[in-house]
Amino acid sequence: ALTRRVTCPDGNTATNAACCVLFPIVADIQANMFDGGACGDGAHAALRLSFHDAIGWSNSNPSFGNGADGSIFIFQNVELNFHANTGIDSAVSNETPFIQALNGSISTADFIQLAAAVSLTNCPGTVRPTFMLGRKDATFPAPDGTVPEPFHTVDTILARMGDAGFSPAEVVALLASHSIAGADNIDPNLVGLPFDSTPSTFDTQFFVETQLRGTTFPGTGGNQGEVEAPLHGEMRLQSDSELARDSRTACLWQANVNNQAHMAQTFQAAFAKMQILGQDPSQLIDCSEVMPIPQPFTGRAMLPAGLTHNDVEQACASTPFPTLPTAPGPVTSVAAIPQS
Ligand code: HEM
Ligand SMILES: [Ca+2]
Ligand SMILES: [Ca+2]
Repeated sequence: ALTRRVTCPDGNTATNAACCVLFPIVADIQANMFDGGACGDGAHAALRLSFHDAIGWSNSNPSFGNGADGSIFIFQNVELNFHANTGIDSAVSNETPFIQALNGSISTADFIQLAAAVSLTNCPGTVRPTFMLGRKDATFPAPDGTVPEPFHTVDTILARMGDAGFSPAEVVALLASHSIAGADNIDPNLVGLPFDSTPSTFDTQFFVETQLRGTTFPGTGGNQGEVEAPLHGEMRLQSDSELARDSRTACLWQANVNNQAHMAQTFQAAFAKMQILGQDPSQLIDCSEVMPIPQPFTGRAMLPAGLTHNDVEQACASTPFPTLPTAPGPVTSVAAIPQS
């Protein structure tokens, strides 16, 4: 059947007129927050911000925040003081002029999740994200303790994420985000330390590289939440290391290795769930049609140059680690993510 499309004031067409408001906002985000559509520092920051807002939610305790409600922006004077939100202040400042310019056209909660969804479309390897419109803004801040820390145990992380509604499989799915991510605040002397060798590509290298034996720190050792990485210049979070090796999550982790479609699809589904935590789905409008088409991707997983299968710390008991080619050439170090 043909669906009648409406023409929006800016010339875009939509099946639902309520979505028209989003086209100029998406264009503004792409041009002015993401440097014309890059999967760089700005995109990474917007993605992390969406998680730290949404995860303020508990199925067991109604005072544990209100989910994807913009509280991290609206109550930034409270939430940015929490240790787990270290570094989130820069994501909040990136978004401040955009949120101030909204003039009520969409909620702050919607903007935070919209920017994150758009960020994903700039990173080759993603499945086109969905976007639901109509979140209600926060009336109270999330308390301290909703956001997992890299020095938390797997028990603690799975319990916290489970209380927010995520299974271990969904936790692993969501952590594909760390394929397009890095740390500015773990090593006190270094910024832009990527979690995998391809921080501008949503590929499965993150799941490969976190399974390799750690041998080096990008800077000093002894930083809370950091363990040794397999490549010079790379940051490995203790939490990612332990999730890759825990019997509850190791096979889920390994299942992403060189399985781009599985990784991208499970992430897309878990991310869609995360983006509406605490909101009433019946009150939301599906505006997925405003999402840009993601950048194309045709890569495959590789062992980094100089490393072999002997460097894999096999943790999944039931299935061997996939056989991967080794990238050609000399051993290289991973470059820091340029700061915008
Ligand atoms: C479940 C446990 C998680 C833990 C313990 C964790 C921890 C961290 C830490 C410590 C950093 C580095 C922050 C810094 O030093 O600047 C980071 C970065 C990041 N995280 Fe997570 N994270 C988790 C889950 C997630 C999820 C679910 C998402 C998104 C769906 C996410 C997206 C990101 C992104 C995009 C960055 C990079 C930010 C940037 O480069 O500006 N993380 N995470
Ligand atoms: Ca929130
Ligand atoms: Ca990557």
